[in-house]
Amino acid sequence: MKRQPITFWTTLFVTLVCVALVALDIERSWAARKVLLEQTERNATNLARAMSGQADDTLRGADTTLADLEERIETDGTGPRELRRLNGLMASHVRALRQLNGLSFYDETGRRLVSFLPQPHREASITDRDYFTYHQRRADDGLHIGKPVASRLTGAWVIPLSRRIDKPDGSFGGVVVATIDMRYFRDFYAGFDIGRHGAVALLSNDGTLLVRRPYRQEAIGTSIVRTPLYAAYTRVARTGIGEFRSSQDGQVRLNSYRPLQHYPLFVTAALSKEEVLAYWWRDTLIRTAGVLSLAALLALFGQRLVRQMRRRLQAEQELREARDALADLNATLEKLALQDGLTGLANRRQFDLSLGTELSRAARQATPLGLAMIDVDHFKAYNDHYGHSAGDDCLRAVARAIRQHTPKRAGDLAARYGGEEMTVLLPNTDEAGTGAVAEKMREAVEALRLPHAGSPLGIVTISGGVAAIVPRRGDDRAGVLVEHADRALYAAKDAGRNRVLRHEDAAAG
Ligand SMILES: Nc1nc2c(ncn2[C@@H]2O[C@H](COP(=O)(O)OP(=O)(O)OP(=O)(O)O)[C@@H](O)[C@H]2O)c(=O)[nH]1
Repeated sequence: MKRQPITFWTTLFVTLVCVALVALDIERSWAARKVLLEQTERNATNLARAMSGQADDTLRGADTTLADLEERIETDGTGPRELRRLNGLMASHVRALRQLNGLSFYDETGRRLVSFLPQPHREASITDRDYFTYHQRRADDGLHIGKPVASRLTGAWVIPLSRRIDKPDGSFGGVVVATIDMRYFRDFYAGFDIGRHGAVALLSNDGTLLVRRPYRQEAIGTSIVRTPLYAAYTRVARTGIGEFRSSQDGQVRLNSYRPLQHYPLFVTAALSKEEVLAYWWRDTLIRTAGVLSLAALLALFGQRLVRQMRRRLQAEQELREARDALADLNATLEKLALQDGLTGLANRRQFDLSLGTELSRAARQATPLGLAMIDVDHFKAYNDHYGHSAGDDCLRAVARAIRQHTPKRAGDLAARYGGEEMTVLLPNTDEAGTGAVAEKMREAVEALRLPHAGSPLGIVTISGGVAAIVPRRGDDRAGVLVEHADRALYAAKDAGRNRVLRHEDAAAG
């Protein structure tokens, strides 16, 4: 696999961190939304449970009172004394039960025989009231819960609860009526925290709206039979929760509904999902803005970091290239400084340096240092005859032959000494050895058979003078060695050229 640069991994890392941040935020927000909706469902359910219990208790209190009154009237009769006692009983009931607006007893003609109403009131007939005709026609002795009405006695909006009174022979003997003040429910419902758009209601099983918050007078007594909520209540389950559009104000709410335990009524508690989610939205937007800013900052920072890294890497690369170029240049310069441009052999400077070093080494190790001086024969004539440029070519060819036959041990060095003169330095080699090397070079040049019109032999040849010394420490013997070799070279020239002479032989001769 291709190795990715550090900038790639840094970019990947920063991108991953940014994506992880945003993903975590989305996940967290979604989880918070779920929890909030579950909480809202729980709240609505608890509210409905509390309302149902309270309505049950409220009705049970009135119901028990009515059952008590019914029993009294049926056993004691309706004489003046009994009616007076009944009035006292009614008064104590009304004072004891806050939900009661009043208690009344009407005979079979609809005439009020006795009642207790704390507020000022007037006389009124009730023969046309639903509950009166209901009991008139039916012999059963259950509780009847009527539709909400404006009381004809007090003017207050009430829910009438009634029971039938039977005469001893079982015929219709009138009704006892307890009126429940709707304000009792309204006050209770006002204490709930249902938000600005929540709604709660108490309804009868036939779909009649009895009490509702928010309160609207004209809605009281209307029917919700045609609504999906009522359909769910009657057809799916008596207790449930769902989202329904209100028939009253068109709002969609999360609606929990349940029946009363003992009476044919039900309650609904509805909380606005939009209102609950509005808080969530605000919270989510603020946090998301924060997370996005953080991610953006991180990305910006990462981008800068990567750019810096890229610049640094580039600078390092350029530095490396410059250093390499410089090293190449140095090597070339070094070479140029120590190499002869024409022949490619070491130049005079390097020869002088090597000679000094090798003399010292030879003195330390007490080993011989050999030197051969080599000169092209009749080279002036060659130049004169073939021209200077051909002379250069000739020098190159001779140098090549010399280099080829220079041993490759450390310290062995072939150099151009000056003009057409070349020299070979051979550490740890005595005069005989140096002579043998020089002789091989001579033979090699001769074997080239380069034409030379100015030479009696007709080809290019070289002459060599060879010397060797074992230098002593502290001695400057460089001059001596060169001089000896030089002298031997002159002797070789004198002796007819194309030969190699050792200093020893030259001195002897
Ligand atoms: N073409 C060319 N000629 C050179 C170079 N260096 C020296 N020479 C010539 O080499 C010649 C050396 O001649 P001399 O020293 O008189 O001796 P020679 O003609 O070689 O005769 P012997 O050494 O006695 O055999 C001179 O003519 C120099 O000009 C060079 O680099 N190129």
